[in-house]
Formats: sequence, structure tokens, C-alpha cells
Amino acid sequence: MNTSVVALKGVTRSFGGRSVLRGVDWRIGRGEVVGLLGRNGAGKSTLIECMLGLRETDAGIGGGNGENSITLFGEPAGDLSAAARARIGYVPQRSDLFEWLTPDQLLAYFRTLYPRWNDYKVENLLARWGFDPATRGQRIGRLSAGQQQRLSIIRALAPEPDLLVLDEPVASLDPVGRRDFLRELVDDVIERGTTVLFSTHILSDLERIAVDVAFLKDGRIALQAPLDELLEGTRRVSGDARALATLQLDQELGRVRHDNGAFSIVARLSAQESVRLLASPGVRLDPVSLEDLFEEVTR
Ligand SMILES: Nc1ncnc2c1ncn2[C@@H]1O[C@H](COP(=O)(O)OP(=O)(O)OP(=O)(O)O)[C@@H](O)[C@H]1O
Repeated sequence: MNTSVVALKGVTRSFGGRSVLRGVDWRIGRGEVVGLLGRNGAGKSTLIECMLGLRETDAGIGGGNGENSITLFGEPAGDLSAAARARIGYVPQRSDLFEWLTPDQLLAYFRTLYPRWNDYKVENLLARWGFDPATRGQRIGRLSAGQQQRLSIIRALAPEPDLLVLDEPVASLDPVGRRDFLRELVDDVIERGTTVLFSTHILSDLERIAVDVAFLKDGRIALQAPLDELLEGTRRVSGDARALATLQLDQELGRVRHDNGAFSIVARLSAQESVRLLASPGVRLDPVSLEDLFEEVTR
């Protein structure tokens, strides 16, 4: 059975009368790796922070009860046990490291707070990610944004969390750093069955790892599916304008009217629909990229 590590029901959050989350229903199962996508300001950070009980929802910390609820490992997010808390690793969008400490001091401090701490992993990552003795002894406030982000990731991975939540973890990383990070993430998932949720704007990274993608749009999870399945089953349908104008597809994701009056429709197609469309004169089916999908779903 695939038990939910994260479960949200009817989660809402407004700022000054403006609704950002509008009743988010969402489940993330054990061992799933989910990339959370959405345009700037869609509410990804708000959703992540509400989910972790770090920010109030309209119903309070942890989403309230009954109709509006958030649970992590089956416990209410607003009232998590210390044991459940220790199972969660979080890398926020903005560095929350104590800037006056050195990396070594910071890691030594956090080591005391967790029941589990993988020293081998920490040393290995520090060495691989460019933390030489001088860098390890320097004040964190003086490190570059990318070095701070790497340290934040190492700190989150060290206690071997069962749920890892990362808010744009690679935004400040160079391409090599991003690749190393993704490799580490994949290894962790394979070795330990870690459940991972991360938000990102770098779509090419998602295409390199087997993930589910979830799109946040208009305050709800508009679509979630395994990325390969989504790309495999989605097509841009174009061609004869009259034929397409009246075309009804079960899972239309977006429809664009071009300057010349022609249409193109992006839709998830069943096998029967594909066969039917391919047999229609003047209709073309083309594959779409994740970028196309992002544009259509979040339009
Ligand atoms: N404390 C706050 N007060 C008022 N509005 C806020 C506050 N925090 C967030 N918002 C608003 O909520 C919306 C969602 O913000 P959020 O940071 O969650 O988006 P995001 O999807 O993470 O964006 P990005 O991709 O740019 O990081 C934005 O319009 C933002 O201005």
C-alpha cells in the first residue's frame, strides 16, 4: 500500500483578501519524488511553508481540522511530535543558516539536534562540493550564495530525512552543482526510499530524473502525473482550423488561436483519441516539451 507521507485537504491561504491557496487537496506517497511547478507568485513557497506548519493557513497553523487539514506522516502538521519533526529535512528558498557560524560549527550544532546523523555523508559531500578546510572555517555570511545553498542541502541530507522538502534548491547552483545535487537526490531516493518534494523553475533538471510533476495554478494543484507518462501522452494537435474549432477532447490543457485563425490544442490523449485524430484529414499531432506543457497548464 502506498501510504501518504503528506496529505493536504482544503488548504486555503489569503493575504489581505487576496487568495493565494484556494483549497489545495494533495497527497504525496512514500518514496515519491515530486517537482512542484508554477509561475512566479503562484504560491509554491506559501504552499510548502503551510505544509510544514511554518506558516499559518487561513484555518491556522497546520491547516486546522476536518475539512481543512494537513498531516505529515499521519500527524497534524500543527502539532508534530519531535520524532516526526526529526524525519523531515527542509531547504528553504532563502538561506536560514546562522551566518555568524562557520560551516563546521553549524554542522556540529545541528548534529546534536537529531537522533540520526550521517557523518560519512557529510564529509563526503563537503569534500565533493568544494568545502576545503579554509571554507569550512570561514563565517557562513561570507560564503557565496551557491556555497550557502550547498551547505543548506548538506545540513538537510545529513539526518537522513524520510521527507525532504526543498524550495528552489538549485537556484544559486552552477550547472555542475545542479548535476551533483540531482545525483545525490536520486541516490538517496534509491537507497533510502526518501520522499522528496522540490520546487524549481529549471525544467531541464526534472527531465533528467524520474519524477512526478505537480502544477500549482490558481491556488490549486491543477495537474499531477509522472513526467514521462505526461510527455508520452500529451500532444499538440494542429491543422485544419474548422475541424479543430469544434473538437472536444477529454483532457485539453490549453488552446491557442494563431494570427492566421488556425488553432492548436495541447491535450492529454487516450490511445483511441490519438488514433481518431491521426485518421482525420489535415490534423497533425506533435510531441510537446515540458516547457510547452508548463506554458499551457499555467497559462
Ligand atoms: N507575507 C506576505 N504578505 C503578503 N503577500 C504575500 C506574503 N507572502 C507571500 N505573499 C504573496 O503570495 C503570492 C505567492 O507567493 P509565493 O512566494 O508563495 O510564490 P512562489 O510561487 O513561491 O513564487 P516564486 O516562483 O517567485 O518564488 C505572491 O503574490 C506574494 O506576493
